[in-house]
Amino acid sequence: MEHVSTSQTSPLPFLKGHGTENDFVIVPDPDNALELPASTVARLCDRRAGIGGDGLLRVVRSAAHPEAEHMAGEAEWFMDYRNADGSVAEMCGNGVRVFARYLQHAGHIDAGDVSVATRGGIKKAHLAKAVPGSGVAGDITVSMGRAVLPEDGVTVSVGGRSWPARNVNMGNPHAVAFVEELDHAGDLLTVPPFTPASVYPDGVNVEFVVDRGEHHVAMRVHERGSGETRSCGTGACAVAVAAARRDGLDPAVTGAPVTYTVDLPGGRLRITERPDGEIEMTGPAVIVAEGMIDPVLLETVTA
Ligand SMILES: N[C@@H](CCC[C@H](N)C(=O)O)C(=O)O
Repeated sequence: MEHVSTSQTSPLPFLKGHGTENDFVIVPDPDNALELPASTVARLCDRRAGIGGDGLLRVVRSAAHPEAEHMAGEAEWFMDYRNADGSVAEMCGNGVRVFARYLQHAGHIDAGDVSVATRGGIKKAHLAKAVPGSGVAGDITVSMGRAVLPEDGVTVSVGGRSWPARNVNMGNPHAVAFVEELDHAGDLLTVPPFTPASVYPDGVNVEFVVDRGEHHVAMRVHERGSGETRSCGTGACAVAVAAARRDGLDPAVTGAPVTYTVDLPGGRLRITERPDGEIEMTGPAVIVAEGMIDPVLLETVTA
C-alpha cells in the first residue's frame, strides 16, 4: 500500500535559471524548513512531469543547515545542490554562478563580491556590473579552488570506442578524454560512459574534448546524476587544467597564469589557472522564470 506524506500544504515559490544552459530549479528555503528527498528532487527536475532542470539549487542560510553552519561566519548562504536524479554532489560550478545571480535577483546582494557555502567549501564569486543600457547582466567569476590530478591511468569507453582519460578532481570527480571529433562519443550520450569503478567508486562526470585553437577547446559532458548536459562548470575547469598539462603548461612551474576558452553546447566559459593553483571560471548566469510549485509535486510516496 502506498503512503503519501507532505509537510508542504501551500504552493512553494521557485525560480528557474541557467548558466551556459546548465539549468536549475531554484528553491528558496532560508530556514532549512523543507524536506526534499531524492525522489522529490527528481520529480521537480523531470522535464515532462515536473519543472525540468539538470539539477536543483536549494537556497538555505548557512546558519540554519548542519552541513554549513561552520561556514556561516564567512558565507551567509549555503547552496544545497542536487543532481537531476536527486543525488547529492560536492560542487556545481555553473550552479554557484546561478546561485549568486539568484541572491542578486532576490535583493540579498548587489553586484560585487559574495561568498557561497557549498559542500566543497566556500566559493567566492564576483558579479560584474551590467554594461549600462546593454540589458545584459554582467558575467560572474567564481574562484573554484585547486584541481587535484591523481596519476592513475583511466580509460573511458562509449559505443564500442575507448580513450585514455585524465583523472581530475575539482571537488567532484571528472574523467577528461581528448577525442578527434565530439560526435565520436555518439549522437546523444544517453547512457553513462564506462569508467573504472575502482577509480571512481561514487561515479564520475565524463568530458570529451577537441581542440579549436591555441588555448581554445570545445567539449561535451555526461554528468553523474544528470546525463548529458549543455554545460558543466567544474567539467570545464577540469578540461582546462587537463589541456594545459597536455600542452606542457603548469602555472605553478612557469609562474604565469594560463587561460583557456572552453566552448560547450550551451555557451562559452573562460577558465584561468593561477600560479598558486587557484582556478577562476567566468561566464554568464541568468534567472529566466519564477512561479509556484503545486504541493502535490512535493508529496513523498512510500510503499
Ligand atoms: N553541472 C555542474 C556539476 C554538477 C555535479 C555533477 N553532476 C556531479 O555529480 O559531480 C557544474 O557546473 O559543475
